[in-house]
Amino acid sequence: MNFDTFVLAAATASLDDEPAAREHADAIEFRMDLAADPLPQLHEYDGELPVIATNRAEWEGGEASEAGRLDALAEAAQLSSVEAIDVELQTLETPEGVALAENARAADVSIIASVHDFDRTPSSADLRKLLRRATDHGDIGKLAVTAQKPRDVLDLLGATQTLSATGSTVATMAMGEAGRHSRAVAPLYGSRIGYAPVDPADATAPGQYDLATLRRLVGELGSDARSTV
Ligand SMILES: O=C1C[C@@](O)(C(=O)O)C[C@@H](O)[C@@H]1O
Repeated sequence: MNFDTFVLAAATASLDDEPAAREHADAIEFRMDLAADPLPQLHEYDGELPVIATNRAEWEGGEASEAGRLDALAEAAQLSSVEAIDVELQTLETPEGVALAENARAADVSIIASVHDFDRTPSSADLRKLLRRATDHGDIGKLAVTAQKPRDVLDLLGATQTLSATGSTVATMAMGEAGRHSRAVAPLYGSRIGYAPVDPADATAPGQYDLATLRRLVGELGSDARSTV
């Protein structure tokens, strides 16, 4: 998967959502850690949208325990429908994470190196450092933080703009109510992935818009490749 232009991912625990996501999404983010029978679902998948496979660790806000977590992601990366895998930066800084990324890349699968902070927004300097570390390990570096106040969103957008202006490929979003609007505007500052559930009841993070709404907002603001075609 290439992140030269903005990718809107429909985040879901069920690949049965794919037909409903097709109209608005560019990809499906399959949250293996939230899914029942994730590998059988992936093997049976015959949808049109490419899949980003995520198997989020418990220690990074997901539900996957460590046993078999990376093996499942490695198996997912061998499937032709899977075009990217999402791996926590902390994992990518271990030998197991390095091996997983190497094998995935050999199968032409992109690496999203991700960092989450479910409590707060780090300082501007730390946001930039985290994004740089993530882009060192991934084809795209992703940073999802929690905004408690408007200033937090400005800091995140500033880091996004700084990194993307120097040629780094990044994706950023501020979680929580105060950060919600960041999901619509971050693409204007260079963020290349947005996440949204098909149905708002199935949100995979605090403050997400539903898919149709995020597609419309990003399109209306003009940072969406789809709005120019
Ligand atoms: O890392 C992310 C970003 C996210 O947490 C969000 O805030 O939209 C949603 C997750 O499903 C995805 O893996």
